[in-house]
Formats: sequence, structure tokens, C-alpha cells
Amino acid sequence: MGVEVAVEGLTKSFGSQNIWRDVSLTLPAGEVNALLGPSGTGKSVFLKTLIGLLHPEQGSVVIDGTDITQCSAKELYEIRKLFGVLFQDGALFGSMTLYDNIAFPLREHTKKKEDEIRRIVMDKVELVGLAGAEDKLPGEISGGMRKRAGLARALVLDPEIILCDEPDSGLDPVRTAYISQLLIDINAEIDATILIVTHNINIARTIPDNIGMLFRKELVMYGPREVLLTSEQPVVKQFLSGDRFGPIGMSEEKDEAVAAAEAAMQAAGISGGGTKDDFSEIIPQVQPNPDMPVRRAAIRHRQNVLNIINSLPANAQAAIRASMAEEDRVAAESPDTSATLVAMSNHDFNYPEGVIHTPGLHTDVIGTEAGTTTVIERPTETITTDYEAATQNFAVDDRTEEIAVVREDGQESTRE
Ligand SMILES: Nc1ncnc2c1ncn2[C@@H]1O[C@H](COP(=O)(O)OP(=O)(O)OP(=O)(O)O)[C@@H](O)[C@H]1O
Repeated sequence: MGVEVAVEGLTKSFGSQNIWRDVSLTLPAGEVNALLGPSGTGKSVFLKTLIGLLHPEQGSVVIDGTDITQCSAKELYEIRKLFGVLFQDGALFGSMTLYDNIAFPLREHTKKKEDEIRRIVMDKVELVGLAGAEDKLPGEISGGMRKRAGLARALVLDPEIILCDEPDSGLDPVRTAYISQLLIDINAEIDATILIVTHNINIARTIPDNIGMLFRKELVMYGPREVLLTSEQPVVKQFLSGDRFGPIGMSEEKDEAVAAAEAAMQAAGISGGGTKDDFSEIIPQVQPNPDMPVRRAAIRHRQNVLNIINSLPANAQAAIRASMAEEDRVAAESPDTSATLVAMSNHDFNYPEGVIHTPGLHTDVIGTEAGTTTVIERPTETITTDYEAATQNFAVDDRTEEIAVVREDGQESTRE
């Protein structure tokens, strides 16, 4: 399984130019994350800081028990082997064929024989859809192909953490969808922790488990995807809709006069160019292809989210419940899919101590508040898309250190 990346109080400047300050977030082991933010807010700098290519003035980045901002060069070299990085431009060596580019990390970091290297390289070449192009030079192929070659190279060492800097840049929307699907399939296959830096709203809406956003030198938000996608914060809404009216300006932030002029235009019905999509409706997350294993990250993510759901904004809570109900609905309708296993695996997955799953019933932890964990159990066939309706009739037990179990059939019991 991928490893957790714990960032605490990170601050980075170049000379007198502060890029961002006091950034704290934890990328949960094996989950897929996206980092959004307007151009120039330091997303690439953040990514490079995570692999120790840039050095922050303050804060820590703990990976597998090592703070890479403090460790020795030798320790950093070892930690870097956990990473696969897709840089913005693919960062391929121009004088090497794609084959040699992709083989490079294996020749550099392992003692593998050439026939084994060939097996691994050709496997990855096939995975990213470049079979037949392996003898070409980077200058002889399209930008999208270079991107895919960069991804193949990032994967050859079976990384536990994959960092992708704008995997969609230079790609058409269809190829972007393919590369996004590939990232979800890779996550299902090797359970690596993934961080995608992107401006692409479609990727943000459909791929990550968690989303963060950098703005005005700060991490304005990081958490389950529904938190950002339903946020009422003007900067988030403007970014998601791609509208010029809002706090994000062409270069830095806007002054008051410009903001007032824009507000007047908006009030007069003039378009800011943004999409009018309804972001309150959460698009289902992309699932691994049917031939892929179950995405274990989705199972863990679901549990992690249920553990904190009560601390999230009301909009996000409602969206999460709707997302889960939709997962359950898909699961009930197509029992052989990966989604089913994600929805159903909560039966025996990592419950808080004391929660005992009743065989034959679907179990969801619906809250942990005032020392009480509340779970709902219902027969699988009664799973409903209206999560609110399914839960509203059940009293949440507020006695401490107890677990209230409420059932669809009205029976209620309490377990220590
Ligand atoms: N090595 C460096 N030395 C000095 N300044 C740098 C260096 N690398 C980046 N910067 C500055 O840091 C700021 C953030 O750059 P970065 O590339 O991280 O932004 P970004 O959010 O990834 O932008 P984009 O979305 O346009 O790719 C920019 O002002 C850039 O000029």
C-alpha cells in the first residue's frame, strides 16, 4: 500500500518572494488527491518540495517516518525511491528513445538484468498505450505521447507515491479522460498514494478522493472532494466555474475598484464567461475498469470520511451522503462491479472498536459524536438513494462510550 505524506506548517519563499506559508495537510495512504489553484500560486513548487528538490524555510514533510526537510542526503535518496513523478513537460531526455527514457530509473536505481528491464518497460509501455512507439525520440512524438511516456517512466519502480504535475496539459479532453482513467486504474492496481496538480475541473470533479486548493499564499481548503465541490467560498466557486468575476484576477488579486466594477457588470447581467454548471450536484467518481482489482483506497476513504463527517460543512455532509447512497445504489444494481465491493466491504472494514457487523446486513457508520458511534444496519436490498430518508427516523444516541445500533426494521440495541 502507498504511504501517507504528512505536511505540517510548510513555508516556502524564493528570496523575499513568499510562495506559500503554513501549509498543513496529510495525504492519506493510497488515496487519490488533487491540488488546485490559480497559475503561479506555487503548486509545482509544493510538489517539488514534497520530493526534497526544493527546501522549505519552515515546517516538515514526514514520509514513512522520515522528515525529508531534515534528513541526510542518503536518507533522502532512499525516500525518493518511493516516488514516481510525472513532471509538467514529461521531462524526458531528448537524445534517448522512449524505451531508454522509461528504462532509465531501472538502470539507475536497480541491479536488474536487461531482459527483466525489457519486461518491465514493455509492460508499462503497453499500459500507457505506447506500444510500437518505444524506439522513437521524444522530439518525434506528440505532446500527449510524451506525457504518457513520462507516466510510464514514473511507474517503473512500482512507486508508493505518484506525483503528477498537470497530467492533462497539452492533451485534448478525450485523452485527458483516458489518462485520468489510467491514474484510477493504477491506484486500484498498486494502491499508491497519488497527488495530481491540475487546473482541470473535470479531473477535479471526477478523479480525486480529496481535493486541496492554494490561493493567496495559503492552502484555503483540503479534505474530501465533496467539501471543495460544494464550497460557498467565492474563490472556490469562481475557480470551479472558470468565471472572470470573483476574487481571482489576471495576475494577483484584484483591487477594490476592479472588484466593484465587475460586481456592477455582473448585476447588469453581463457574463463573466464562466460555466453555469450546477456544482451542487456531485458527479460520481470515476471507477476502475472492470478488469482492475477493487480500489482499496475507496474503501478506506469511505471509512475515513465517515469518521469526520460530523465536522464537515452541512453542504458537504449532504453531498457525501448522496455520493455514498449512489455508490450503494450502483452496488445493489450491479453486484459484480468494483463499486459493489467498495460499498459492501464496510461490513468488516476497520470499524471503531465495539462495532460488530451483523452478517447479512449492510452497515454504515453514520456518526461519531459526543463519544458515541452510531451505525445504521439495514438489509442490503432496502438500500435507498435517499440517505436522509433512510436515517432520519433513527435517534442518534448521545450517551458516551456506547454504540447505538439502529435497524431498518425498528429494532434498537446498544453495545458497550
Ligand atoms: N526555482 C525558482 N526560483 C525562483 N522562483 C521560482 C522558482 N520556481 C518557481 N518560482 C516561482 O514560484 C511561483 C510559483 O510557481 P509554480 O510554478 O509553483 O506555480 P504553479 O501554481 O504551479 O503555476 P502554474 O499553474 O502556472 O503551473 C512563481 O512566481 C515562480 O516564478
